[in-house]
Amino acid sequence: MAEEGLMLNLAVNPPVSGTGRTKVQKQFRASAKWVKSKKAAKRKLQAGSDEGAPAKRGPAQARTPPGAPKQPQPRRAPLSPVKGRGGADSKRSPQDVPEGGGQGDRPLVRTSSLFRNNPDIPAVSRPDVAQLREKVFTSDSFTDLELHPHLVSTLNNVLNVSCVRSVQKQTIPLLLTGRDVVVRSQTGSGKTLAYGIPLVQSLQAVHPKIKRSDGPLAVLVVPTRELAQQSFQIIQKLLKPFTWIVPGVLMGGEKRKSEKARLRKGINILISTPGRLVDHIKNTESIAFTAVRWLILDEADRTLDLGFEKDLTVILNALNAAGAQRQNVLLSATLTEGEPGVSRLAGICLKEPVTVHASEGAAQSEEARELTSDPSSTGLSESFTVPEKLQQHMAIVPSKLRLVCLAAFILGKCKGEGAQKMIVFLSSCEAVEFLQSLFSKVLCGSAGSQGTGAERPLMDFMRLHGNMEQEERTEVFQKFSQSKTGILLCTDVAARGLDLPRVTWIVQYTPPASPAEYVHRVGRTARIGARGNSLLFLTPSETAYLAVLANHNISMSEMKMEDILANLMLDDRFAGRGKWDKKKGIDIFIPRPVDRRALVLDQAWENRAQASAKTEWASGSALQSFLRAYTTYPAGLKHVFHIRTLHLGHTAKSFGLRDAPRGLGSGLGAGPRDRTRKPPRRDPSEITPQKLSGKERMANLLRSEYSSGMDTVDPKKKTKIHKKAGKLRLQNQPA
Ligand SMILES: Nc1ncnc2c1ncn2[C@@H]1O[C@H](COP(=O)(O)OP(=O)(O)OP(=O)(O)O)[C@@H](O)[C@H]1O
Repeated sequence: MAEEGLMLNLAVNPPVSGTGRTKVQKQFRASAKWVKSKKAAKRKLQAGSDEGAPAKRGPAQARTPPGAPKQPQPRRAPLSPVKGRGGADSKRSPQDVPEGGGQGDRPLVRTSSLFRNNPDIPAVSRPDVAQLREKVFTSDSFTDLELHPHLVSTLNNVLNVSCVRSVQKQTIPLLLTGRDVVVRSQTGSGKTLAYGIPLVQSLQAVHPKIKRSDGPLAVLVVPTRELAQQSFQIIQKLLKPFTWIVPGVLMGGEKRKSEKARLRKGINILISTPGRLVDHIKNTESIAFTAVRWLILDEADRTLDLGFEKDLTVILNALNAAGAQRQNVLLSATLTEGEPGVSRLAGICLKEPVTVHASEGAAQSEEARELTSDPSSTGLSESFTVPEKLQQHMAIVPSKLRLVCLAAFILGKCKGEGAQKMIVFLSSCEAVEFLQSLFSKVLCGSAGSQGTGAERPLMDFMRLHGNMEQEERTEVFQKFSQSKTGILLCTDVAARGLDLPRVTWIVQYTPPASPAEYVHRVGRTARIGARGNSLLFLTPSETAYLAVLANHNISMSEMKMEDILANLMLDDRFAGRGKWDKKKGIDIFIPRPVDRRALVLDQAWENRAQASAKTEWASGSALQSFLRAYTTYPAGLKHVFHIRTLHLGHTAKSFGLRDAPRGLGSGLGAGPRDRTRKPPRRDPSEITPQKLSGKERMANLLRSEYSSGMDTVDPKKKTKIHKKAGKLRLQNQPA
């Protein structure tokens, strides 16, 4: 790529006719007081008249007669990115530029360094990894399992399932014998019914019949509100013929008072998020666990994770104090023996557990394994299984180009391949808010678009994260779940357990904090034998993550950045207009049309970010929360994701900011090219509420994402916007 092509002059000003140029020059030559005329030209330029428009630096201008007063040079784009804010057009609204590149608008000359000074993209070869496979289907019928006939007909007619899945075939008989079971099988393989069917079968058989006033006989703990709702709906369906058994859900965001009332009336199968259950254990007198016979921890490794471990201890203590004999079930696609929480819990609360591990080639093969020697040993390997029909991809993209690449990818899929149902994972609530607003405005051209309806692809950007009001969260979850198309931008709140039908693509714009989370995120597609695709974005300095994933038997093919960017050619709204060389038929500054389109989009981000104080704050806040989340990668991944390897300026660009806001970088460490500098004086903890370790910061982040919703402080009030002298200040605000 020619360097001049990289030095963009995004000339979207209308072409100046020959006569116009001559007129301008004559005007200047005729004037003895050229300074005056310079001012006049400037005024005209600002007024946007053709006459006063900046002429191209043509030969006529270069040939200034000797002795003549120096002619005013037309306004020209500087060759380096404009530092700071407040250019002539910096406050233009986002719709002024992107669609159609702003042709016909007042003159606009911009520069961009999008393609300059990026790190080289390393060549990576696909690791030679034997992907584990898991048998999902069987031809067995539910009638073979000696279930209540009404339960079988409910499965067939209400849930529309007739054949038993492999994990169900192994788990249901074990649970019906009263054993404690640890279940690990791949995402979307049917684990919910694997515990739901034996639970309902055993409770409907209790004599005398269960009454509401008996209180909870089963407690099901799941990590997120959406999963709690989903599990509740499935249990509710299974209970259709057994109306005397009452299920109930407790989760953050609901009214505590009404939950208390429901608890008082009686709930027999209690489904809850850990935080909310703990709140009720502490504050609701009517909650009693004396009758509990089942404890089910779905997504057990997450429930045992940092943010929830204390909550789970409170729950276990409350259940143990009640003293009832209990059957315990742990389930997840990524339970491993290496997970400290899992083996601790297995040691404390499981009695002679049996492990169901469905991976072919895994140590336990397909058969359930009885664990007699060491009760804390679950025999679960570190190798993960992903669905067979999942096509996994990764793209190595330098920080500066990430945002434009994500947009190009989405445009390519939605415009080039038709309707898509896509989930994009991001690392913070603020980033979700920022991208949803930016993409809805710029890519959908929802306001002031110059594109025709036909040009606009069908794209509906939705958002889901832990800082949203519960009502809206539920609405979005249901809308996305039922829709055939749409793009859900979300945090890891949607990574686990959610059964969202027909998802075609999973995009991990920010890499997950562990290989296990990778498995759960990609597991939102290719469920129960369907096809699906995933794309993981990495920067050149993060490619070591591929080896980490390979250690867990995960490998993927590369999608080249150029191929992703090429998708921009599908959308003429971002064609822009450069400085055209008629003879050569090329743009003299940006020979490659795709680069010009990337730059038009990049410009649109910047304009959007600078459109108002609110959008500027939103971009800065998204950047800040991204950086904060970056510091929370666990110690074992610091060689891949370390805040010091991030180039702040480049990262800022991926949030539509021309420069990193002041005060942001000093505490975060220098970029790779700044290593020669002295270490920063300020402590990294300056960007966090207190001096916290990475582990604690991660716990905070998780807690905020999965909060019980019973916090006394209004989450909106937690976010204070301090704007002083136009500078962004760091906030003590949870991600
Ligand atoms: N026997 C069955 N026959 C047909 N479909 C089934 C059967 N069992 C479950 N399913 C369907 O498979 C899908 C995935 O099931 P489920 O959500 O329980 O998976 P999971 O293993 O819990 O996944 P994750 O690990 O992501 O939580 C659901 O839509 C469910 O209705």
